[in-house]
Amino acid sequence: MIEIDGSFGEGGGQILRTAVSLAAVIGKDITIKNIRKNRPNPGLKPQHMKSIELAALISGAGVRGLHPGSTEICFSPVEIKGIDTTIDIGTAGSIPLLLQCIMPAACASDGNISLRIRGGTDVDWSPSVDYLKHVTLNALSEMGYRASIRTIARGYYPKGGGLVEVVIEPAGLKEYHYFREEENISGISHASNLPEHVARRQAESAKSLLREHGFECDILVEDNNYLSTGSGVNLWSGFIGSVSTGKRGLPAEKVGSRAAKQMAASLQSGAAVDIHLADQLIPFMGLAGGGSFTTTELSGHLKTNIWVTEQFLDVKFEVKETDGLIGVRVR
Ligand SMILES: Nc1ncnc2c1ncn2[C@@H]1O[C@H](COP(=O)(O)OP(=O)(O)OP(=O)(O)O)[C@@H](O)[C@H]1O
Repeated sequence: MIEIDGSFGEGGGQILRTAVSLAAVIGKDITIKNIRKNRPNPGLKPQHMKSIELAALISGAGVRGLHPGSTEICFSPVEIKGIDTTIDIGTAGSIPLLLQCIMPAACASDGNISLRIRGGTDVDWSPSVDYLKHVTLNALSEMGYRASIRTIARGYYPKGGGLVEVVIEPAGLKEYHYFREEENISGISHASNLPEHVARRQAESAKSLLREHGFECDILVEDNNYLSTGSGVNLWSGFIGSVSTGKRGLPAEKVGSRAAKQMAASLQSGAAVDIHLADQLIPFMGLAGGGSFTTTELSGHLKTNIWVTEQFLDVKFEVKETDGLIGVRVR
C-alpha cells in the first residue's frame, strides 16, 4: 500500500490524477489523504470523481471514499484493459483534465481505450482540447505514445456539452530529449453563439501582436453554434502552446492578444517546452525511464508532479537552473 499526502506542494487535483494513474500502471493499492487540501474548497469535486471512476473502469479497480467533498480515497487497481465507452462529465468539467487522469495508465493497457467524452473543451485553468492534441500529444508521440483525438463539438463554461472522441493505443514509451523546435505558429480562434466578428477579431489581434514580436502565424477562424456559448484562442508551435478563453465583458482583441503574448514570451525564452507541458510530461518521462527538457519556470505543478511520480516509479529527476532556464532530466 502506497500512501500519498494530497496536500504536498501544489496540493490540487493534479497530484490525485497522477497518483491514481501511476498506481494503475504498477498495480499497487494507494491511499490518498488530504485531497485538494490547498484549494479553497477542499476534497473531491464531481469532475475529480469522474476521472477516478474512469481510471477505476480501465484498471478494474475498487475504490473507497469516492463521494463529493471526500478528502481520502483508497484505490485498488487490478489490470488495465482496453474499453470502448461513453462518458458524460456533466456541465463544463474539463475533458483534457479527465484524460490527464488516465493517459499514463492507458498506454499500458492490453487493448485500445476508445472514449466519447462530453464536457468542457475550452475552459479556464485547464489545457484546451486543441492544446492536448497539438502540444501534449505531439510531444508524447516523440516518446512513442499513440493517441488520436477529434473534437465533434466545443463545450464552454458553464453549460459545457462539448463532445470529443479519443483513442489511446497500447505503447511502450522510450526516452526523448526535447529541444526547441523551430516551427511555424498555428492556431484556432473559435466562438459559439456569438456575433460572427468575434472569432475573426480574436484571430486578427493575436496575429498582429505576434507580428510585432517578429512571428508569423496561421490561425483558423471557427464560428459555431454549439450548445454552449463561449470563445477562445489556441496557439501552438512545436512543444510550445498557449490558451486563452473569452469571458463576457472581455474584448475579443484582449482574448487574442493574451494568447499571443504568452506564446511570444514562451518562444522568446528559448525553452524547449512551455510551463504547462513541463508538468504534464513528468509521469511519461518516469514511465520511459529517461528524457529531458528545458522550460521557463519551476512551477508548483512541476515540482509536485516530480515528487508524486518518484513515489511510484523507480526514477529520480534532476532539476537545474542554467542561463535563466530550468533544465529537467531523469537521472
Ligand atoms: N492554460 C493552460 N494551458 C495548458 N495547460 C494548462 C493550462 N492551465 C492549466 N493547465 C494544466 O492543467 C493542470 C491543472 O492541474 P490542477 O492541479 O490545478 O488541477 P485542477 O483539478 O484543475 O485543480 P483543482 O482541482 O486543484 O482545483 C496542470 O497539468 C496544468 O499544467
